[in-house]
Amino acid sequence: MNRLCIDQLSLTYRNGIKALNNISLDITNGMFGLLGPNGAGKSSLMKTIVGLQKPDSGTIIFNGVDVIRQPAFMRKQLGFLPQDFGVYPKTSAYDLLQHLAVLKGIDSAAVRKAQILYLLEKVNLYHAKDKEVHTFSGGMKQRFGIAQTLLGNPRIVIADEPTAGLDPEERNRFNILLSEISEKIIVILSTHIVEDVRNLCPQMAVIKEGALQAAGSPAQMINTLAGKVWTKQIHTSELSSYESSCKIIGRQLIAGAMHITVFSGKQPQGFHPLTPTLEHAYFHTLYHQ
Ligand SMILES: Nc1ncnc2c1ncn2[C@@H]1O[C@H](COP(=O)(O)OP(=O)(O)OP(=O)(O)O)[C@@H](O)[C@H]1O
Repeated sequence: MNRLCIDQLSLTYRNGIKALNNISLDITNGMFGLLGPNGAGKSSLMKTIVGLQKPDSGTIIFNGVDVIRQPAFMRKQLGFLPQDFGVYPKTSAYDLLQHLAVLKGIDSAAVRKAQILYLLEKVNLYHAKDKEVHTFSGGMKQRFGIAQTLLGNPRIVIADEPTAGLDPEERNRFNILLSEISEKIIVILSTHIVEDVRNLCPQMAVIKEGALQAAGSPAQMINTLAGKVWTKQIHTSELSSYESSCKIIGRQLIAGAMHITVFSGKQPQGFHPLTPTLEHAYFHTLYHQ
């Protein structure tokens, strides 16, 4: 079992922005979802975990080793999956993986070849191994990203909004793959997509303005709202009045009609009960706690 213990981590940028404020998390094998709005500090947390920047204070212990003091230990065990790899060289998928495997320190040519072919098969790109990566579709590029991330058998994979821009089918295929690899390693998924966290992550955290707002399983987060979520169809002109009098945790247009969802200990006049979702719990955590 791999274990990442983050304790009281704080990070302030030179411009004075406190991007991380006393974050503590304990993460083991499986998918861990990190949810937060733009600017919450998700990328700052990831970059600090992977050793790209040093925190002001706090510790990050991975499998018993202080990785702030020994960043090389983390780098050897890490696979990083960014949102977008940018521009690809005009190289075939196989040759690019070959090059990246050398950079990752896989010295034996036989081991490299076996691993690359295995990974291409796993991400369903074996048929396209001789094609240049820049000609791939968005989904193929992301699956290629997973293959490169898994070179060298990492024990922790950090994925930063990996499904941005994928169509639902590719997103689903990609998520299944991520979920599969998380059986034996830690996969931290940073995302805005609440549904992906609900479907994929046994454990999750919500951060806002650099601080931890909530952590636990999606089911635990949803349970805190049981019996306290209500909905009503309103006229859009009434929205601002409800905004000032209620804790709104959802708004949705259904066939052109506005429906609001609110958090309340008691049933408000004219509202119907609604089964809470993770999205409700997320918005409640962000705006009403
Ligand atoms: N290099 C930097 N120098 C100064 N401030 C920064 C730097 N990087 C990020 N910030 C600020 O730190 C805060 C957290 O940013 P961060 O990129 O970690 O958030 P995020 O949750 O990843 O956002 P997004 O979802 O938009 O990527 C923001 O206020 C941001 O403007």
